Amino acid sequence: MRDIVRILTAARQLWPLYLGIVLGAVAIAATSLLMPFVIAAATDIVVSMAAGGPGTIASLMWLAVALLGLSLANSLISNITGYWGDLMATRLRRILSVRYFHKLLRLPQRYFDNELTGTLISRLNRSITSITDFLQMFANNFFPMLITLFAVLIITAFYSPWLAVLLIIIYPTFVWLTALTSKRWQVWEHRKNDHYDVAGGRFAEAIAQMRVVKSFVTERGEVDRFAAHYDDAVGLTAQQSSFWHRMDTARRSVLDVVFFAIYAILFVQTAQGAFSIGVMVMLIQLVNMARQPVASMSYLVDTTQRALAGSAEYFRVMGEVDEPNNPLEAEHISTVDWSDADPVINFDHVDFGYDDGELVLTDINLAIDRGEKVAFVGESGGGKTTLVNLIMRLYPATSGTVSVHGLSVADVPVGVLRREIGVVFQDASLFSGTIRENIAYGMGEVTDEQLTAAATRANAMSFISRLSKGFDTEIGERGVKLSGGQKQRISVARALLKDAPILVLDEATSSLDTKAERAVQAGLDELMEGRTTLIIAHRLSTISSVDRIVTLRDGRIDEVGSPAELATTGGIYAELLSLQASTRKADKARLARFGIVR
Ligand SMILES: Nc1ncnc2c1ncn2[C@@H]1O[C@H](COP(=O)(O)OP(=O)(O)OP(=O)(O)O)[C@@H](O)[C@H]1O
Repeated sequence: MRDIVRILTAARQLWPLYLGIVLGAVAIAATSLLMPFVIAAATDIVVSMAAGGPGTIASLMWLAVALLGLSLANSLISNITGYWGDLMATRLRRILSVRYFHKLLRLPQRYFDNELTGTLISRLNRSITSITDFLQMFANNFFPMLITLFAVLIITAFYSPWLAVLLIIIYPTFVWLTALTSKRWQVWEHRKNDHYDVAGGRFAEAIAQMRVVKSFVTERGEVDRFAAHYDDAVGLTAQQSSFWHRMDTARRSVLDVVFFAIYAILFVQTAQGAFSIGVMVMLIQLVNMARQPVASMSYLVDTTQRALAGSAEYFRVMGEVDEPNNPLEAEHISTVDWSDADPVINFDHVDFGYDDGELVLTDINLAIDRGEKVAFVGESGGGKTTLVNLIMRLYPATSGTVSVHGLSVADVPVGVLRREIGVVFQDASLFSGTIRENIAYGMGEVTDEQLTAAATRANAMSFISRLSKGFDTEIGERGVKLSGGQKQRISVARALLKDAPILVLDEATSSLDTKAERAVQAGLDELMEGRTTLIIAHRLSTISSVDRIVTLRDGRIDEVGSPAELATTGGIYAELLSLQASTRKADKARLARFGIVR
């Protein structure tokens, strides 16, 4: 329950709605409670008139009008409160969803390595839906019922303390019995949710990689795997629900016995003259009003349990540790005291391993000066990408220091650091939307002149100008409507517009044919002009003109030198050069191990 209170306090700006709903609930309860009194008065008049006693039709009509007035007021207030309840729930949904997204954007890359996108989405939806459903139910039904119940107890106690005692005993007993069953219910619920999360995660992955699914003809496997999770959830639900409903039948039977005693007391005491018929009718109505919440208790407990499970999940994500100095937290810091001196990038005795596991990089020492173009060559999985990840501080070094412009990357807000670095990823990594939006991604307002200039320099203008909608062409999810080379040129234009002094190229041309490669390479040459550039090499031809090549072996720097120097040392680069011309299968395989294409 603490988590629900935390959620309500977290969304404390909604207090006018909370207050309105509480006041509405009091008014709904008051109008409901007055009705049995009016009916009691009318019953007594009718009974009296039937026996030839005092009473007039006019007074009965006035009581009927009073009932009409109370009903109309009740409907009106219920609907106004219902409207506030809906408003509260959607505004709460907005607050919780935005905070969740805000939180995810603040988390380190590490977190996302261990979670599936679909799982994150499924968890967000479930936890927030369960919380808002609960509060909506609480506002619209449960809260007015709670107030009614409380008033019924007081009124009943006034007429018959025994009835009130019985009513008072029922509720805590019922809630206690329900809570006992709820523990086991929760265990099943968590197991079910795990299945939904895994299924949701895979669902999103399969949809995002539909081409792979289609090309490997794995549709049947994917749908079967998806269905299997839902089958498991159905199996778990069968056990969970059967247990719950067996317990509920037992609980309700106990309740029926208690209500049997209540009705018996009422009938007998009325017959013995303790109450008038009117009061008996009133008390029956009040007792029935008190019974209603118990009847819907299963639903209430069910919704509450889901909300508790949902809010626990929500706060588990909210409790994850943020990436230090992340852009959303350190937005106010837009610049730091960068040094103009060389080196621009420096690795000083850097070790790094993912997940506290084996070191991927060991004792890396490397200084890169302004304007230098440095290519990294090494076996696939040898740590080239990891090296540039450390510069962008996507991961913290295990030991040693990585510095950019003279400052340790650990001390610079990551947003400021990453603005200094332009990246062209191996897969172009575009978003759905227009070409314009993609080139201007992260740049705010961009004029057509700036767009055209960037696209022209990236060698992308030739194909953009042929499109009927030009920059406003929609490119589909991750740019599926463009060719590989076109996507790369858009991503080069995006990096050009960002105009960062340091550039990382996860050699983008590796998957392209020669013509497309040439088109992209022309853009890349423009992009590299005047920038300190790190190239994760996949083609020997493109790195023959760099200033230095760094080769990696077993997570350590093996050699550093100009292409001409390394061509003669007999090291990795020299070996790869010699293999390049070979047509032997073994040599081709060796090149592939280094991620080199020809
Ligand atoms: N996010 C991660 N979590 C755990 N291990 C990782 C992660 N990313 C990479 N690794 C591991 O770190 C090692 C280095 O990977 P890295 O991606 O840096 O290699 P690379 O040289 O860039 O390879 P390639 O040329 O094939 O892209 C590999 O053994 C890889 O399995």
